[in-house]
Amino acid sequence: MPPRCPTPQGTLTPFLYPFLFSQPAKPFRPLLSSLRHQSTATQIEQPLPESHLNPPPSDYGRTIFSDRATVTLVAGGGGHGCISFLREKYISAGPANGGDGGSGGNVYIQAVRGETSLHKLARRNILKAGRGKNGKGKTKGGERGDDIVVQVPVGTVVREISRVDPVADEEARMKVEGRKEHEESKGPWSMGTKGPWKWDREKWLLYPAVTPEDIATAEFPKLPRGRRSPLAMAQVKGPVALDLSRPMDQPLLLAAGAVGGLGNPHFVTKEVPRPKFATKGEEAVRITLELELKLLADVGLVGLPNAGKSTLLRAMSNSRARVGNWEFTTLQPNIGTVVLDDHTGRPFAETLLETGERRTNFTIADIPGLVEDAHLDRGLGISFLRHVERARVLAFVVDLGKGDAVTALKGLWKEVGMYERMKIEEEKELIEPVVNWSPFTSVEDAIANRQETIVINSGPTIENPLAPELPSIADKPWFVVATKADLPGTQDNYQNLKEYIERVNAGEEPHPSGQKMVWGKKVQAIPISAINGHGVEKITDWIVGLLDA
Ligand SMILES: Nc1nc2c(ncn2[C@@H]2O[C@H](COP(=O)(O)OP(=O)(O)OP(=O)(O)O)[C@@H](O)[C@H]2O)c(=O)[nH]1
Ligand SMILES: [Mg+2]
Repeated sequence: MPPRCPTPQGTLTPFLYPFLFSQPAKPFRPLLSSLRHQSTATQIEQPLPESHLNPPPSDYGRTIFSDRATVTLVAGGGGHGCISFLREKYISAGPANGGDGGSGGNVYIQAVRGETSLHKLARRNILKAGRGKNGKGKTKGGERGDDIVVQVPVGTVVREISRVDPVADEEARMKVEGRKEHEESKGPWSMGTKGPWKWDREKWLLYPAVTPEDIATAEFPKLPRGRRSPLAMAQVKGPVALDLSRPMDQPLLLAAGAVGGLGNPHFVTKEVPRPKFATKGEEAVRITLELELKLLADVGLVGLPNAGKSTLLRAMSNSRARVGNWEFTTLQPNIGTVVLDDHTGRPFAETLLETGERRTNFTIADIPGLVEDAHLDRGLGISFLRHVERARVLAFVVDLGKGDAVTALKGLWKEVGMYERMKIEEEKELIEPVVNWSPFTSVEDAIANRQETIVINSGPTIENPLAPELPSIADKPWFVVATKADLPGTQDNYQNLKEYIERVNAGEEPHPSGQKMVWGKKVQAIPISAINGHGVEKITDWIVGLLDA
């Protein structure tokens, strides 16, 4: 479906530039009067009193936001097995009846819609699942430890930094020792691989009344090998690398709890009918993860500092983003939701969400302003560009009252393009080239095929991005919001911008990104006065058209 916005010639609206029209300016009438948005289109003449769009500091919402966190997740350790014997009237020394220890709690992760920031996780360095309870007498098993579900916002990327898996370490150690034993057993002085095995403080639990002499003389059975919970088969294979870009119905298992120790009935033999030992619970897996949030807003506002992005966000949504007449007012991204309603309770957007429902709203991300060379980590923009990178539509906000709008637009595209290039280079460094080589299996094969295949996977490029489902930034639908059109003397600036955009649309000028593979539809530059709420409905309508397309 084509965007619904009126044709470009209709955008030089009389309310913005009254002197361009012969008849006196009509009062502003919303273009889509049938639509009720959550925006408040105020009709205030200059000087502007305080309002939702020109707010006093008391009207600023407080944003607590963090888009990075490093957390260590520890699954629950297993409870210890129990050493116990049946005691009843007339049975003073009954058989072993110690229960097994309970298994530890599991650690899950789930991306949910309600969360918007990682600040809660950033504050907590370590999250532990509950330890399993120890086994009890009368063959009572210990209770399971409590699970934990780490809830993260949709759009979180999870990477593993380190992992300590005691069972895997134990297996590796036993493999080495087993090999040594095997080699020794082959020699002429071999003692064989049979016991007695010695007491290992780390592994065995002893009956309280056992004396050191008992330990010295006792024959322990061979230590059971490190055991894993069957659930460990279902956990995410390490190293963890997840891109949680959709809300999840079910949590995902990251680390299964360790299994509990074995109670003393497991060690009953003919020689040792009443074993006075049980095993301790296994140690749990510990994973350190780096979480990075890439907000998944539908629209990303990209603009220079003080261009009027936050005012536009306030005009379109219920956001209480901080607004001020100085640069870098916005220090943290703000997300606003624009509610779509046509007075009958039905959304007017045609798009279906991934859940199959019709779109009733869309979200806008307002990020700190970009300065020249932001991609070289100047200013604040670079760390926040990745939020815009995932937006479906980009709105370039240019201030008509400050310098040439075309130069500003080209500068913004340059920074966005440089950021993308830099990110691709970084990803390339992370991914080591993979060489797939299939050698000949036999002389006949070599004669028959005569060619070995060597494929070198050299990592992502601009044409071949890392995540193919995310289009390159220049491939996204975009448009220009020419704001502060109420300021005197801005009409020439807007006219230049409009002509430039028309030349880009006609293919007479190169795309401002400088790239060849770009979004092919017509671009529009829409003049607005966000502070007065003029033209804001047109922006909403245009965005809906782009989202529907
Ligand atoms: N005249 C006029 N002033 C505006 C308009 N929109 C915003 N302003 C003013 O421009 C200044 C900057 O607005 P902000 O919305 O804070 O700009 P920003 O782009 O979010 O700025 P940073 O967060 O610093 O990047 C404020 O003083 C606003 O009142 C407009 O349409 N017309
Ligand atoms: Mg701002």
